[in-house]
Amino acid sequence: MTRKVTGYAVTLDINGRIIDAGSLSSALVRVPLLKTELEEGLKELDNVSAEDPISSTIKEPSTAGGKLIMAEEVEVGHVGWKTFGLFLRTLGGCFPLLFFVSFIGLDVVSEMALALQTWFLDFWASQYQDHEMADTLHYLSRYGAIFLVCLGLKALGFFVFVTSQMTIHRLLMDAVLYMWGWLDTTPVSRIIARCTQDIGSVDGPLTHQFCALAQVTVSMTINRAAVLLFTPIFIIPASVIGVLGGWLGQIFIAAQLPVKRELSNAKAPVLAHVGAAIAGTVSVRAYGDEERAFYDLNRWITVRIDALGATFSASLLHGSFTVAATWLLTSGSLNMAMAFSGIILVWIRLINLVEVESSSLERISGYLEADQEPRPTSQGVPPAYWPASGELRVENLSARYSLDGPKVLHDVSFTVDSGQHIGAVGRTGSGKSTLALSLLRTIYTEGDVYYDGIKTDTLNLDALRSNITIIPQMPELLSGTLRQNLDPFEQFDDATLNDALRAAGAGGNLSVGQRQVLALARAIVRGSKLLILDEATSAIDFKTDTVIQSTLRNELKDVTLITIAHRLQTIMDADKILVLNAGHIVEFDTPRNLLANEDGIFRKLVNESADKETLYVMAGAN
Ligand SMILES: Nc1ncnc2c1ncn2[C@@H]1O[C@H](COP(=O)(O)OP(=O)(O)OP(=O)(O)O)[C@@H](O)[C@H]1O
Repeated sequence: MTRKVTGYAVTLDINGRIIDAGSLSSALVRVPLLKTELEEGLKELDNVSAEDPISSTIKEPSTAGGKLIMAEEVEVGHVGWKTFGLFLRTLGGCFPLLFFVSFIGLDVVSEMALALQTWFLDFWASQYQDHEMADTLHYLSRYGAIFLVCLGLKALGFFVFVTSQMTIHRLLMDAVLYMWGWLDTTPVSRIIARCTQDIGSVDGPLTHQFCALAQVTVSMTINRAAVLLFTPIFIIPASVIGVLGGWLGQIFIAAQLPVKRELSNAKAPVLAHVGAAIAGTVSVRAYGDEERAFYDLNRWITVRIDALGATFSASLLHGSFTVAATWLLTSGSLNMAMAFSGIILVWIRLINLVEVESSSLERISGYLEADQEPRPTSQGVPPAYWPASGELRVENLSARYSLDGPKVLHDVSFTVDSGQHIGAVGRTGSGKSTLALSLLRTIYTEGDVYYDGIKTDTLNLDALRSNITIIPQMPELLSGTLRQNLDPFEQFDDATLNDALRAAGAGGNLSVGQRQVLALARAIVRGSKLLILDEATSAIDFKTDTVIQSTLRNELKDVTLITIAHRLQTIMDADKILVLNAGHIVEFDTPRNLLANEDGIFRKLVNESADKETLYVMAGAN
């Protein structure tokens, strides 16, 4: 069968440098080894799709509407009081009441001092009518003193405001770290947007505008209320201006708030682009294309951000207040009316701006209300001796990835003695990794798991998870030294770390196999009683894998080891093999007994393997 080969091929030499790049067809001519590999690969693919009924029946995982990533939610209508209450509650840190009393109190006193200053000026002027030679220095020094008191009080109020500790960011970080079962459906860029752009809006514009609003409210109440008291006729223009301003404000909010909400949502993909570019730094360097990539990225972001910013700025009725104010000011004749109309419009405008910026609060409070993992409690702290052994008892364990999702594990029960080595096998999608995640309680589970005699759902999650070590297929490394990666909390000495590296077979930027070796060393250093290897040596060559497996058995004698592996040789000398099929345990016995079962799934898997004879020998069954 002939196939048309399309695409772009990059060939690396043994040092990881690019030796050839171009169309795949021309690469196949230039690099003969590639042609052989491709032909073999295509042949295997043909065989697999013809033989394996499972792979042809695998369906896309379904979530609501068949979508894995849901569109980001956008609120409609006004920002609710509940949301704004979150801002008010967190504004004063641990002492919100004290904060409001001191901030508003200082502002009230400083406004009174300002009124006193005006009165004093009037009083000073009147002295020249009564006495021809009033003592200027005397009045000037008193006037200056009142001014300084005013200034001091205003400054103190502002100081209280800016030093008040906002706790929203801490609540948000907590919520993000504890949120349950959502990382699969939430792009990281959305989380970054809430933790940077939305927190930035709350810390910056919202806080400043709220501060200005509070001050204008106090000033308007104290000064203008006095004017109204003495000249009640001003109530008429004040009411007209207030109603007109409020009406314009409603139109402004109706246009501005959705724009701000869409703008916030639209930034997440921009951040995702930045994230992708950071992740692809190695490729960018390999092509020697840093400068172009930097320029392109800058252009990409600048054009989009500018376009969004321009849309935001050009949104409707931005200048309506100014127009209204000008009209009123030109038509009015009295100074007082002018000042009064001005301050009312400023006040309404500030209320609108606070509401627009509060849309960021909405997005933050959405995360605060999401389903979260249980927080640690004093009852959940395990006794100091726990875990003394790696004994594991699982009773009717079921698991699902979301509350409304299907069960992926169904009433699984098994017991593992301390120090036993269990190999978990099964077809792709049978639930092996899900079982590992259920033991760590990172997904929704029902049923009971006892680890060294204690039911794990009675334990704090941090206690449970710090006593189980899992190495996934693609281990995460921290940026930093090898030592920091092995021992992030600096608990062990060099000798222990060296021993662990040697035991793991270890001999910047590591290959997947090298990462796995390092993660194994990290797991050995941690010394948990329960170690789960989820395809943890899949990228390590077979010879090294064999050495690692035998070292693990010798080094970790009293550690319960659950090894999930597709490569059957990795688990063939395990004490027991657990076979999963569609979320059910279908077999659980020693490899030898399982191979003796003519109709067994495990036996079928072994018989399908190319190294069938070796596997039978390893299991001691012939
Ligand atoms: N994050 C997820 N959200 C929803 N369903 C999931 C998720 N991860 C896995 N599943 C589903 O759970 C089932 C079991 O998957 P799991 O990853 O446990 O299989 P596995 O046996 O480990 O497969 P593999 O050998 O390919 O790693 C599959 O049907 C899969 O579609």
